[in-house]
Amino acid sequence: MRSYSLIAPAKINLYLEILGDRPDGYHELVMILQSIDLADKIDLRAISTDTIRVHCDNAQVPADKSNLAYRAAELMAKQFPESFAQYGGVEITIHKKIPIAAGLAGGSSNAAAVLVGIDLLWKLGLTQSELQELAAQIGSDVPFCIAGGTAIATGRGEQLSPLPSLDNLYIVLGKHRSLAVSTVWAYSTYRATFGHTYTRNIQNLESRAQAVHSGSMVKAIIHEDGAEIAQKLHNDLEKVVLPEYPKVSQLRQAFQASGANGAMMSGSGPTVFALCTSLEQAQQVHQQVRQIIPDPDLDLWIARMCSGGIQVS
Ligand SMILES: C[C@@](CO)(OP(=O)(O)O)[C@H](O)COP(=O)(O)OP(=O)(O)OC[C@H]1O[C@@H](n2ccc(N)nc2=O)[C@H](O)[C@@H]1O
Ligand SMILES: Nc1ncnc2c1ncn2[C@@H]1O[C@H](COP(=O)(O)OP(=O)(O)O)[C@@H](O)[C@H]1O
Repeated sequence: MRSYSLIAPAKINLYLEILGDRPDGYHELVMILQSIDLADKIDLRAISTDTIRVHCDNAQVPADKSNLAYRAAELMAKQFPESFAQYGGVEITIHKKIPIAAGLAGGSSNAAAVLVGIDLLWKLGLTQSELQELAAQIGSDVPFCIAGGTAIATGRGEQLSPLPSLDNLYIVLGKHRSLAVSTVWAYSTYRATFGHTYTRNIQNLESRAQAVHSGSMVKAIIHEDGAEIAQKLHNDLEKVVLPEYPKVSQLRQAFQASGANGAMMSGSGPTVFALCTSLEQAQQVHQQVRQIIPDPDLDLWIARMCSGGIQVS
């Protein structure tokens, strides 16, 4: 085959706890990540020149070397120079559905799709863990995007253990089109403001242990108890993003007032999601939030949790 189309799903964070600083400058995390069926489509085509080309139907997405999809192709070319020479270059076309800089790992998922797609194009036969090792060189969330589903992530987010899948739950996502939050800003502001409370700071170990609950979230997931999962949603980055972005805070309140089981910001934001145990409930929440915030700048989507990562379409 000279071309492949891949589905690259977004993720939400059901749980994000910042434990401390790492020697590499990143933060040590405990996260629970969940794929959702809001997805980009990535077309990959082998081309005869030894170049990497990126196109995207959204002009806000960079089409140069800073695109994470480009970086994924470049990494594969560097890692497998003989295959690059044999099969030639690659043209990547991104059909964007996932909002950008939204805390939904759109760029990471695109990069994961390119790794999976080039593995197929060049007939490399890499295992999932080999693909995930390459993925970790591109970004902390990229290894998760390869496998998808429901997983607990530790380290800087790249150490993964799968959890039972949660494909019967619905979410309503909301994002103001004019807002974007930089992940670098969110983590550095968190460090500057809350660095003294890190678990690794022994003084606060006891109070912190009482406050966090990743174990009870895992239990709720194992029981597939949507109402319980909603109670255990947690994201430390809310502490810096919500005060800085009042619209995100208002949206979170609107979701909570609309009959959802729970609401939380995803990743570094500004997307907020509401957890619902049925499609009907999600439709009601969608309608009510639209009434509470009639702002045309606010985009709302209904999505379903899904059990897989990158799929060949
Ligand atoms: C916050 C989260 C939650 O899932 O996702 P997004 O909101 O970006 O989707 C992730 O931790 C983001 O993952 P990802 O976007 O892949 O991060 P990377 O490219 O590896 O890192 C971007 C920047 O975030 C900070 N960073 C990231 C991960 C981590 N464990 N500690 C950090 O301090 C660093 O400043 C780093 O330079
Ligand atoms: N393929 C891509 N899709 C979206 N954004 C990308 C991509 N490649 C690089 N970027 C850049 O990465 C930044 C973060 O985008 P994204 O991955 O959508 O958000 P987040 O890290 O919040 O999940 C954007 O500001 C954008 O400039």
